[in-house]
Amino acid sequence: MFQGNLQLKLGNFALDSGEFAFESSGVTVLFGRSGSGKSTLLRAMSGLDKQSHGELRFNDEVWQSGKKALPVEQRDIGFVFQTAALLPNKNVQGNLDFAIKRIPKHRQHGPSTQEIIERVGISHLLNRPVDNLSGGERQRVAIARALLTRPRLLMMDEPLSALDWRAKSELLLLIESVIADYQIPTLYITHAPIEVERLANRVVFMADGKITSIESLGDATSRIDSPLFTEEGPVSVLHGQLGDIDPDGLIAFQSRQQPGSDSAFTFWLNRTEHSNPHASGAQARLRVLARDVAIALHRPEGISMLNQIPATISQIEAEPPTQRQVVFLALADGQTLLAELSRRSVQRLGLAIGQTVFALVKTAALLDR
Ligand SMILES: Nc1ncnc2c1ncn2[C@@H]1O[C@H](COP(=O)(O)OP(=O)(O)OP(=O)(O)O)[C@@H](O)[C@H]1O
Repeated sequence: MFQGNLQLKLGNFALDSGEFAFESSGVTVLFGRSGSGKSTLLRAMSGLDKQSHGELRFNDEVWQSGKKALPVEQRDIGFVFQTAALLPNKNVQGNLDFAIKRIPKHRQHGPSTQEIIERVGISHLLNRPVDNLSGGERQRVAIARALLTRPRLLMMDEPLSALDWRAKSELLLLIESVIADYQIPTLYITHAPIEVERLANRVVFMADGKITSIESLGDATSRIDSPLFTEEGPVSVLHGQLGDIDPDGLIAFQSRQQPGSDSAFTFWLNRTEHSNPHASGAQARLRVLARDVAIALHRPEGISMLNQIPATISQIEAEPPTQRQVVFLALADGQTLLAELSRRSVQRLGLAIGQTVFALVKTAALLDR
């Protein structure tokens, strides 16, 4: 658990977080416009900035009380920033050794150095001078260096923003799996909603140096004014698990099964060249744009669309300024799927809260694998 209330003044900018409390497990994303104070909050939480004051507790430890702060070295944090500050006159191994030498005794446990190097995919880079590494390779080294310090907590400040799309997508997969495998609580700053959808357990929204709200990812994508929505409009992120790839080349994405009961719904997805044939049983997230969801009052016949998911309307809201209607659909396992329709369609179908309908999903993309 993180709990506190932090202040930090940098030039003309004042961070004044307000009281906050959130679970530390999993990934907490700090999200807000440029200049809203995300990096400043992260610095204040890390102890990197001696000017911070206020209160901060991490689980049962006091990290900040008034001006008194636990030194950053005693907080056991692994840092990854936008660009990896590597020592230029050393090769990759030299950079890692530099970090390893500084690990305090009480942190010399957990995965071995060799395991981390392999896990992060840099075994072949160890003898390379750091100056000729690509941006993605540099970030891998930075991630390995952070993990080698056996952190209790990771702080990542826009670790992907300086990379091209291919490196971004590879690194996102790596970060996601490393955090899950090593179970390290992570504070993660990004501007990119897709990274939030993919990684976040919860989102801390910031504006003008303050925390404006702290929401689970599900809640953050279940309000039509969500700052996570871009010009694509509202998006739902559904959690589920993958089934086998069937002979027609379709992959099943199923709701999380409760012991002893059948899956509440199944989406059929097209297999792509990136689909992992061995992912059956893996947890996954599915991204569905509200504008790709249509509604039928009865299960349609003679229609090519495979994904016809029974659901109950829980809410209908007008999306300003377009007056498009966002229909909130409660799926059988309690998750929410959003559908964006014209006002005319909503009136023509006579849609109302509590009504049982079928969500027809044109396309949906797996976020995880
Ligand atoms: N050392 C500093 N001295 C003076 N002002 C600073 C300093 N560091 C940051 N600021 C200012 O504080 C404000 C908040 O910066 P911060 O980096 O925390 O925002 P951010 O939300 O992380 O933004 P971005 O997404 O662009 O990185 C900005 O206006 C910035 O110019």
